[in-house]
Amino acid sequence: MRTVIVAAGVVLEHGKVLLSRRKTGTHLEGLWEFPGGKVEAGEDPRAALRRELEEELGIDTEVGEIVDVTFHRYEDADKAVLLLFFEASRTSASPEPRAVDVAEVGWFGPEALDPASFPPADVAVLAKVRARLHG
Ligand SMILES: Nc1nc2c([nH]c(=O)n2[C@@H]2O[C@H](COP(=O)(O)OP(=O)(O)OP(=O)(O)O)[C@@H](O)[C@H]2O)c(=O)[nH]1
Repeated sequence: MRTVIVAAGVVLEHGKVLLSRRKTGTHLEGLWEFPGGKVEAGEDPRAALRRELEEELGIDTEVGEIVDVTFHRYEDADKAVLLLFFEASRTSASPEPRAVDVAEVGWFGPEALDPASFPPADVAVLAKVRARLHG
C-alpha cells in the first residue's frame, strides 16, 4: 500500500473555519474537509498547501504552524495518507474563497464540525479545531 503526504489548511476567520466539499467521482466524494491536497515529490509541504489553496479556492495564503499530524489507512482505496494540518491565513490582498476546483466551499462554526460529514482521518483534528473555535 502506498502512502501519500497531504497538506491541509486550518483557516480561521471571525470564529469560523473554511471548509471545502469533495467533488463527485473522487475518493470520499461529498464529504467536507480541510482544503488542501497531495504534496508532490520534492515539494515543501507548506508550498504545496499554498499552491492547493490557490488552485482549489483561488485564495492567497500564508502558512503557519502545524495543528496536527495524522496517519490513516484507506483500505478501500488501497492507500494510506499522512495528513499535515497547518494553520493558514489569507493575506490582506487575497480574494474571497470560491469553489474553483471543489464541489462547494464555506465558513462554518463549531456546531457544523460533525465527524460524520468528514473523512475518518479528520476525527482528531476536528476536536482541536472545535476547541480553537470555542476558545
Ligand atoms: N485535503 C484534504 N484531504 C484529506 C482530508 N482528510 C483526508 O482523509 N484526506 C484525504 O487525503 C487525500 C487528498 O488527496 P487529494 O484530494 O489531492 O487527492 P484525490 O482525491 O484527487 O486522490 P487521488 O488522486 O489519489 O484519487 C484524499 O485521499 C483525501 O480523502 C482533509 O481534511 N483534507
